Amino acid sequence: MAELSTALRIAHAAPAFGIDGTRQFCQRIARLAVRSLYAELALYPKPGLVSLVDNGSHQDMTAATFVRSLFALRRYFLLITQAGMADAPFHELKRLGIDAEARMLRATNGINTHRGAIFCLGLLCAAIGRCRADGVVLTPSAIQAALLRYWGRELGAHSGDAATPSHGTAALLRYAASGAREEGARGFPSVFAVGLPALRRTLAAGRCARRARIDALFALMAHVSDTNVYHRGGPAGALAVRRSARAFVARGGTAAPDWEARAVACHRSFVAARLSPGGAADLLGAVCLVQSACAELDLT
Ligand SMILES: CC(C)(COP(=O)(O)OP(=O)(O)OC[C@H]1O[C@@H](n2cnc3c(N)ncnc32)[C@H](O)[C@@H]1O)[C@@H](O)C(=O)NCCC(=O)NCCS
Ligand SMILES: Nc1ncnc2c1ncn2[C@@H]1O[C@H](COP(=O)(O)OP(=O)(O)OP(=O)(O)O)[C@@H](O)[C@H]1O
Repeated sequence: MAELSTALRIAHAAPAFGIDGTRQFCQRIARLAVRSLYAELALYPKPGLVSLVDNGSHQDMTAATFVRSLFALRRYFLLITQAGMADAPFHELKRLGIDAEARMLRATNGINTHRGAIFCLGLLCAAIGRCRADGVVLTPSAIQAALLRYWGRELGAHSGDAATPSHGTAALLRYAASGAREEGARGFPSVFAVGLPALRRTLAAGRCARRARIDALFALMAHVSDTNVYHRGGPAGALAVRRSARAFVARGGTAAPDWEARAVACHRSFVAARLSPGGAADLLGAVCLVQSACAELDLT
């Protein structure tokens, strides 16, 4: 019933495309979201993070846990793109996010693999759906503007709601580490002003997608206030992550001839310290989504 009313709202919101065209569009965005998260998982070397090569600093999850979680999230990305297209109010997006978290936890036996990604990529899918309904050419700034225009006020209130106990809210209260909620409230500036430009600089210099993702990840690690890092390593861990990432970037990132050895050394040192920049990893997934959606989709 809820799905029928969403379908009718979509037909009303994007009449030029018809129900079939809009469903195809939303399916395509959902596929890009899953692919982007898989690209993040498959990337190596990623300091302290789970990849297809090893589990990094994590004992309770493997790449297989992430893949199971990704399968469980396919429908969520479709539904939230459709909801965005239909100009759904924030509480509807939130309900979809909460349901998706529950599905993720069922698929992983209670392990948190994609909480940040459900939030960040979900909202970006909704904003991309909104751009489509408005007939706006899909660019990074159009996506960010749609997110803030349609759901910015509620996102601001969401960031102020530290009542739900979580590692993120504990890091906020203890260390004033801002984390995912603040990122969302500001329209994910780390995605649009840090990760995406780093990815594009490397691609423009003629280097491959793998290197571009590594450069984007290190740029994000150097910049974000990552509550995963605060939770595991406190302020000293957060400083260590930022310093290592800045040193990698300062030597030219993947333009340096020894970049891979440096990234592997960084990975080993993070594993020894049990550090894991999960927030930066989530944001890298978001960067990949924005890049692929803007590059592959023609809204005309
Ligand atoms: C806002 C969320 C991410 C909760 O964040 P909170 O900081 O309270 O919790 P928690 O520590 O459990 O999760 C943080 C997640 O964000 C990621 N993260 C950490 N730091 C950052 C950062 N700086 N930027 C982006 N993501 C980050 C982590 O990898 C982790 O997955 C979200 O899970 C949430 O609100 N869930 C309830 C459902 C909902 O309201 N959804 C909103 C619409 S989709
Ligand atoms: N490749 C990845 N490897 C590890 N974490 C990742 C990866 N990609 C994204 N993440 C993010 O990192 C978070 C997992 O971190 P972590 O296990 O430290 O969190 P936690 O479950 O909140 O805490 P803990 O396991 O320490 O009790 C996930 O929510 C996910 O959003």
